[in-house]
Amino acid sequence: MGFDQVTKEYGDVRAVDGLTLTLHPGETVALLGPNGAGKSTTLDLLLGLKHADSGTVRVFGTGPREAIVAGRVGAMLQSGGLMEEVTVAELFKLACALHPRPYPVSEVLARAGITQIADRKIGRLSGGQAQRVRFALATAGDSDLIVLDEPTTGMDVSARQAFWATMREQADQGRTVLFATHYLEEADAIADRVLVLHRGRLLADGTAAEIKAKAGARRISFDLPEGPIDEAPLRALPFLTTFDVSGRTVRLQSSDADATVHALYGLGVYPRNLEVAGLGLEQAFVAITAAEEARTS
Ligand SMILES: Nc1ncnc2c1ncn2[C@@H]1O[C@H](COP(=O)(O)OP(=O)(O)OP(=O)(O)O)[C@@H](O)[C@H]1O
Repeated sequence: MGFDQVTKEYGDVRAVDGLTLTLHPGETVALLGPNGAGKSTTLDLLLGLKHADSGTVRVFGTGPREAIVAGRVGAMLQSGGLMEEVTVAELFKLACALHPRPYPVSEVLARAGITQIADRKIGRLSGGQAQRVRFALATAGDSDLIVLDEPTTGMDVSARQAFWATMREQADQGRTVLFATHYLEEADAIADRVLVLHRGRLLADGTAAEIKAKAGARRISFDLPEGPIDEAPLRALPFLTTFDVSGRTVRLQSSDADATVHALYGLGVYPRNLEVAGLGLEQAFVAITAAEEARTS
C-alpha cells in the first residue's frame, strides 16, 4: 500500500512531487512538514479525495476508492463537515449502518469518550468534542488503515492521551495508522516511523531516532565563568549552526560537537556545567527543513 512516483499539481504549485512510499501493516506513521509541504494533499490522494496527475496510489492492492467502499479505510480529516442538526447518537447510528464492518454504536461512543454527549446536537459541541466525534467516525468500523489529518488539534490533555492509547491499540491489532501533525513531541512519542515532507518531496523517512541522527547536529550548553563576556570568539567557534547567550549561559548547536568543544577549550574559556546532547525531533525537523531550504533557494 502506498505511492509510486505520485505527483499532484494545483496550477503552478506542485503540492506532491514524485512521492514514492510504502506503508506496512501495524505501523504507526507520522507525516511531518512545514505549512504547505503537501501533507493534506498526500492524505487526500490516499483517500481518493484527490487524483494524482501522474503515478499510482494503491491501497490494499486496489485504488483508494475501492478500498474505502470495502470499508478498509477509516479517516479523520482536518475540518470535515459534520451534520449540525443531528445528535451524536443519530450520526453514529448512520455511520455504523453505512460501514461494511461496523462496531456497535455504544462501543464506538465509549472508545471516543462521547457517551455522555450522545444526545447533544452536533452543532452545539465544543471544538474538542467535535474533534472526538471526528475521531470516533474514523473508528466506526473495523478498518485496516486509519488516516488522520492533524487529529489532536483542539483536544485537551486527557482527550489526547485517550486518543493515542486507542490508536496504539489499533496499530497493535495490525492496523496501519498514518497521521499528519505539527505536534512533533507526539510524533516522537507515538510513531514507529516518521516521514518528513518538504515542498511535496520526501526529505526523511525513518524512526524518530534515525531522523534525529540524520540532522547530524548536537546541542551544546555551558555557563561562562564570572568576569566580562567576550562573545566574538565564541561566535567564531567552528561548526556552529546556532548561537545564543542568555546571562552567563551559552546555548549552541554544532554539526561537529567534538570539534566545537575542543576549540572552546582552546580559547582558554573554562566552561561550567557543560552539556552535549542530541537534538530533539523538533530541532532535528527544523535543521533538516532549513538545510533543504538553503540548498534549494
Ligand atoms: N485546492 C487547492 N488549490 C490550489 N492550491 C492548493 C490547493 N490545496 C492545496 N494547495 C497548495 O498545495 C500546497 C500543499 O498544500 P497542503 O494543504 O497539502 O499542505 P500541508 O502540508 O497539509 O499544509 P498545512 O500544514 O498548512 O496544513 C500548498 O502550497 C497549498 O497552497
